Amino acid sequence: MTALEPTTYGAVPEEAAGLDIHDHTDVSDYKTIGSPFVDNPKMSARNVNVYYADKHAIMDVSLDIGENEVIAMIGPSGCGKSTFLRSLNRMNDIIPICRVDGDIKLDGEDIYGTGQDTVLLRARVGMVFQKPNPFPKSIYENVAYGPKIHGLAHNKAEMDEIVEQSLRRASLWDEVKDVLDKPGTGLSGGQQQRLCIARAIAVSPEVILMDEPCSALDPIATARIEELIDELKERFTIAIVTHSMQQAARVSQRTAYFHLGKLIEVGETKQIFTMPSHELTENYITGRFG
Ligand SMILES: Nc1ncnc2c1ncn2[C@@H]1O[C@H](COP(=O)(O)OP(=O)(O)OP(=O)(O)O)[C@@H](O)[C@H]1O
Repeated sequence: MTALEPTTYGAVPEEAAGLDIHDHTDVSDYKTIGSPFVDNPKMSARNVNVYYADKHAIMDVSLDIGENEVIAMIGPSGCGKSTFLRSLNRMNDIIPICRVDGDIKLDGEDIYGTGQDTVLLRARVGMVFQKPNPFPKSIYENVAYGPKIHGLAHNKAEMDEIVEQSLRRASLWDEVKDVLDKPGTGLSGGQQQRLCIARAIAVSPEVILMDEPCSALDPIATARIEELIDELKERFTIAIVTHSMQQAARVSQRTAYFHLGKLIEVGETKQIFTMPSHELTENYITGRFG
């Protein structure tokens, strides 16, 4: 996203708090504080560096994402949250100037290894974007699209079942069950985002990456998505980038604080928001900076 798009609460937190968003602190030698590693990693990143041409956007980040946890990634605009998130399902591959170094594993398997099928990878590690982006197709087709290309249904009845289950899990079924043939783009913003979540769920992902999924939504639609995230974590592993510290506190079990491309601190969400160990984390969550 661009650096200064509004958040859920209508303001960019760094700006609203009067922070210097053009911070030039040299963090290159900083070591991550806290617990980047867990006993049951679903994904594990080790010494990940990401470059856009000469720009070093992610610096030597190591972080586990635990099975069935919700991990929030927070930090000032431009600190690399989205870049790191996109490296977890190789979405950065589609940016020609982007290069990713280091190891990223899903269930112990190198996702950047030779022979990895990125289409299959992105089905296993799905993504929900900041702006709801339904296809210009019917609600049914939006959800059925992924299962169709991955051959997950053998007949119409099986596809109907996948579509219904996905829409139910995305907490949208009751609102759309009678208008499945209507365009997905005709739904409200919050409904469209739940449709995009249903679309991600339909291919039975193991991990769902969410890049500021509520920033284009009003507070009521945001609350629905947050409730949904809480339900989804029973079944899926979720990594969410958010500009809203309230949202991170509400939905996640662990929080990772990024600053200028470095993972500065990671730990239990409660600890990060009540007793951060690093000065930079404290300055960010208290609205001060540098
Ligand atoms: N496609 C790109 N080409 C060149 N540089 C990029 C690209 N995408 C991101 N960057 C740069 O990489 C750095 C990290 O950007 P990124 O979008 O990952 O940060 P972010 O923390 O997600 O920011 P925001 O909260 O504003 O979305 C920034 O300096 C940004 O300008």
